[in-house]
Order: sequence, then C-alpha cells, then structure tokens
Amino acid sequence: MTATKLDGKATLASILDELSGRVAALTAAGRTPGLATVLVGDDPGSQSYVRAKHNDCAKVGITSIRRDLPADATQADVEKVIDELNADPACTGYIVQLPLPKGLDSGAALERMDPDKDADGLHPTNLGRLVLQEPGPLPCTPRGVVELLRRYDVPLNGAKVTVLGRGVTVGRPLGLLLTLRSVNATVTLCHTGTKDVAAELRAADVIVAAAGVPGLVTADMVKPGAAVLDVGITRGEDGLVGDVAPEVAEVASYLAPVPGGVGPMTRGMLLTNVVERAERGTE
Ligand SMILES: Nc1nc(=O)c2c([nH]1)NC[C@@H]1CN(c3ccc(C(=O)N[C@@H](CCC(=O)O)C(=O)O)cc3)C=[N+]21
Ligand SMILES: [Mg+2]
Repeated sequence: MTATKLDGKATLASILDELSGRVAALTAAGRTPGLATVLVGDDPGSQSYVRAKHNDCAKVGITSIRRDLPADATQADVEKVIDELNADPACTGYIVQLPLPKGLDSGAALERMDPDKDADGLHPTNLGRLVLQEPGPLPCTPRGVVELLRRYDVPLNGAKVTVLGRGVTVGRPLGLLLTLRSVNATVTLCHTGTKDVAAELRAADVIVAAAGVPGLVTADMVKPGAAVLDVGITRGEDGLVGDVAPEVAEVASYLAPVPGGVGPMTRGMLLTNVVERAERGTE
C-alpha cells in the first residue's frame, strides 16, 4: 500500500479561496476582519510562521496588524500591546506567537487577552468553552486535524483515534475536540507515562502524532489501512522532521506528512476563526 497524501497545502489553498468570498462580503458591509500577531524576539522559526500568516491574510483580504517586540521586551511591554489590541476595533482577533522568550510568562499573557479576540482558541476561557461544548474559537491545530480528515472523507464517528502527546496546543485540546458529540471518536491519549505506546497505536484507525520525537512512529506500530497524521515538528539539519517514519506510507491508507500536512491547516483554521468572529459581529 502507498498512502494517499492528506495534502494540507492544497487544502489550505481551497480554504483561503473559500474565505476570500466571505471576507469580500464582510468588506462590502464595512466590516473587514483584522488579524494581529504579537511576536517577541527574533527566533527565525517564529518569524517565518508569522510571515506566512500575514501572507495568508493578504491572499484573502484580511487586514493584518503586526506588533513585533524586541527579545528583551518585558512582561509589561507585552501586556501593553495586548491591552491595545483588546481595545483596537480594527483587530478582530490576534495571536501571541509562542513560545515567548525565557523569562516572560505566556500563561499570564494569554489570560490577559480578550477571549473573544483569541484567534488561537488557547485562552483558558475558550479551552473551558471547549470542555463545556459551548461555541467559541477552536484551537487551530486540533481543528486543522479534524478538518483535514473531514475533507478527505476519513470517518471519525466511532473511529478509534490514538493521539501521541498531551501538549496544551495539540494533544489535550485534540482529545476534547475528537470526543465532541458532533465528531464522536473514541480517543486514547498517550504520553510519557503510557506503558505500551506501540500497542495503543496498533489498535488505532487514526493516529495523530504530536510528541515532537523524530521518527517515533514506525511502520510496525501502524495497523494496515490506518490514517496517520504527523504533527511533530523538529527542526533538523536538513529541514523539518516529523514524528512519523517515512516507511509508514507503505502501511497507512492516508498520511498527512511534515511538511505539507497539518501545518498549513493550522494557518487555515486561524484565519477561519477570525472570519467566523467577524461574521458573528462584536455585539
Ligand atoms: N500562538 C501560537 N499559535 C500557533 O498556532 C503556533 C504558535 N503560537 N507557535 C508555533 C506553532 C507552530 N505552528 C505552525 C504553523 C504553521 C506551520 C506550517 O505552515 N508549516 C508548513 C511549512 C513550515 C516551514 O516550511 O517552515 C508545513 O508543515 O508544511 C507549522 C507550524 C503554529 N504555532
Ligand atoms: Mg494557531
């Protein structure tokens, strides 16, 4: 078997195309959405992600606002920018690019955001809304995983999904999203305390690997015909490396690779969150 690629790059292009029409309608009504990014420091990876997000905004007609702070910015500097964005009517939603430089408190920064402007869905209020199955912005990477599977007609209703990793941006919220009534998957969330990860993986119809350990998932751990989504990103000497070994493509039915899989979907869901917020209006 050679897996069908779950092509996040092509899917992002479709999503941006769909969003363009919705943004045009908002703009015609005088309500152009605006996405802001808060970037602290000069980590090249973070700079490139932020640049990509602004390029996406330009493609669909979302106004983009960049707030870049130097690496030696203080917590008070960051919080001042957050307060300004909370008050700025041109900013429909925004993100604080993570991780923040050492010494800054990202939890305190996130909590200071207006939860209704949280384009990432990572504010405690929005994570709480997800637990309670109340409407709100959904975390972008988990939403990207579910949306990518939906667009390729990979069933989740009743499926056994094994997630590797319990991080706050992917694993834990993904478990919550997959178990919503509207998705209806059965989830096993594996972490460093899991006794037999290979056995949990072999039982899965869908595997989502978000451990950040290069090559962790090998072909012998995958049930033939399973769908595998790689969300691990490690910056290696020759580019990005995922958690999934390349030979997994020989046993999986579908594979979302790194790069070109879930990463671009994360960006698509960020813009979707902003457009949805603009469509709802600000009350
Ligand atoms: N507040 C916040 N929100 C985030 O959503 C957030 C963050 N902080 N910090 C860092 C992580 C990482 N992340 C990615 C987004 C897009 C790609 C992406 O588009 N990747 C492409 C190419 C990447 C490349 O070539 O460098 C791909 O996988 O094909 C990857 C990773 C969002 N993050
Ligand atoms: Mg995001």
